[in-house]
Amino acid sequence: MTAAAEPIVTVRGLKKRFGRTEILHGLDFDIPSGRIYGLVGHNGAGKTTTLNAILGLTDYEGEVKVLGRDPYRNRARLMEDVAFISDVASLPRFLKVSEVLDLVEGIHPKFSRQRAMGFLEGTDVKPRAKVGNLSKGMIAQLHLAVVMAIDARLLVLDEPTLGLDITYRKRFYRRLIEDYMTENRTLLITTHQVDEIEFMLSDIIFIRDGAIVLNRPMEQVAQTYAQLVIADGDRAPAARALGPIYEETRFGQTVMVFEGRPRGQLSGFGALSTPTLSDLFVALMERPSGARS
Ligand SMILES: Nc1ncnc2c1ncn2[C@@H]1O[C@H](COP(=O)(O)OP(=O)(O)OP(=O)(O)O)[C@@H](O)[C@H]1O
Repeated sequence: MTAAAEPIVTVRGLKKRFGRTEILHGLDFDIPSGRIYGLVGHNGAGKTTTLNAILGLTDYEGEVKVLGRDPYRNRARLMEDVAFISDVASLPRFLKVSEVLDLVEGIHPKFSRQRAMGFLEGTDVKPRAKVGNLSKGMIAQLHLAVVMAIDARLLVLDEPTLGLDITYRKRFYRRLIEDYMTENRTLLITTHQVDEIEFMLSDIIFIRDGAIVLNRPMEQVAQTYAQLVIADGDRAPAARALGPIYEETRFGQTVMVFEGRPRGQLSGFGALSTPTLSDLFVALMERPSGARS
């Protein structure tokens, strides 16, 4: 493997305990450069703990490498190449916007004030405004502008749009894709609003109770999983005999999700499509544990 092809993040056997409780049970995954990974799971599944391990904010068992370094031991050095927004992160409320930019300029060698100002142009976030007087959506915009103005190789976003309305959320993600992502940058993002980020993901990881239940490029998701909507109830038993991994009734129709079943075998029963990530999430989360892909 050449140095250029090395993953940005490598995780092997990642375990985390809080006291006697094991929260992460040995995660393995890689994140190659230029990809946009979504990390999705229920409340308490272990997403933030995983991100914290990658960011060097918590100790752990197993091996984590970010840009070839152990994040816990090399956090300060790593932060030159890694940026993050987390749901608990907040900007100092007593500072003016321009003073926030001064602060970041003073501490981050790869921050471009000019770029940050460019991102804020056309928004309601004015340099003289106090952070404490901005709305939640405006603070998120400021936060995003600051982070996007850091020339980082890896950007980690933990529920970045929490509490924002739909317009701000959409704008947030559009900006990220249009103004930030290049093949030299890599994005790892968690959110519960998975359908809102589906369009931009290259890869998806589902985590359930501290274990990975799905880790696939998005194009493989479309190849592997199919959703069948059966309007004619008489056809359901024959379709059921093909072994759906999930079934529910929606508005009087039977909805089934299949894994690895050629679409040619299913098309005669009803309408076929690729499940949305939220439908797939429900299907895989309800599956008995042990039956993992
Ligand atoms: N500092 C801590 N001490 C003890 N337990 C913790 C600590 N931090 C997290 N946990 C526990 O670890 C588990 C995973 O938490 P984590 O925050 O990683 O989940 P999450 O998937 O990010 O959830 P959410 O979607 O609700 O943010 C939870 O059961 C949580 O209670």
